[in-house]
Amino acid sequence: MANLGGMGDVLDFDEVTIVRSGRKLLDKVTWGVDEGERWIILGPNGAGKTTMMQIAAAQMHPTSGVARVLDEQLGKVDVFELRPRIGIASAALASRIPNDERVGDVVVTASYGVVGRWRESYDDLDHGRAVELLDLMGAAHLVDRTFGTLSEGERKRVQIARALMVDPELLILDEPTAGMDLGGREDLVRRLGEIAQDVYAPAIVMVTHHVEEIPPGFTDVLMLREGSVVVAGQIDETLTAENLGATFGMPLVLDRHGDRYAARSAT
Ligand SMILES: Nc1ncnc2c1ncn2[C@@H]1O[C@H](COP(=O)(O)OP(=O)(O)OP(=O)(O)O)[C@@H](O)[C@H]1O
Repeated sequence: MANLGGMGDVLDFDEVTIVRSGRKLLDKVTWGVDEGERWIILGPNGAGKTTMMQIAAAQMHPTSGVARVLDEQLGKVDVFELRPRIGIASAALASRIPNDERVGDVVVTASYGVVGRWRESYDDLDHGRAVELLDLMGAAHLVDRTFGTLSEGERKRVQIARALMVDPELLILDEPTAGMDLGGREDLVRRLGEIAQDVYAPAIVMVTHHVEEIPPGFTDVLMLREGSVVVAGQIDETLTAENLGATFGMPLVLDRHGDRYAARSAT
């Protein structure tokens, strides 16, 4: 059920802790995402970013604390009903796509898990939509290729088209620009910026290591270090050299050029 006139919380983490092999991968993470927000998750290798996204995608339950996803509490909801409402692009999911699958089918099959859709003309409509989404990501020319023949950057674009195929209420992008050359990265950052600035787009959470990859139109940032939130809030106030330095454990200089950022060591 859509939440009409309610709080509209997309994600609501209350002291979420994940313990594996006696280690706290996440330690009392408290965080909220509302409709219309576009979040960046920044943090060094091993900080727990992907673990956070697995909870947000209803793929993992907290060891302790409460996680609500699209107004449903994990542990009390059928995750098989919840997952189709979430679009996710991640390296873990990409590795499960068969190499010999046609790109158009990679995108279209995302919708097969969605129940309750109008079945008539289902195939034609969905194939048309898949091509539109590939075009939105600059990958329409790849529609008849097999996934295994694509470059790293091309695979990322196809995965994002696939994540959008279910018309999700939450879009999760885990390092979407990793492995891309400069031109490819800039093109994808621009396209993600266009999605971020579309008022009809879902709430978005994007994980990255680099402030250079923050697309225009993103509203908020959460910085994570060793499983704990360093700081979270609106980008304009929160994305500072000081907060970045505390997150990455070194003095940093942060430059802003319009709606793009760049960081480097201060020493
Ligand atoms: N099942 C597990 N048992 C023990 N440790 C684990 C397990 N799964 C993940 N980890 C560890 O948890 C930490 C957080 O992992 P996670 O993948 O969430 O980090 P990340 O911030 O996404 O890192 P990266 O930027 O390198 O992708 C890492 O140190 C990882 O080795």
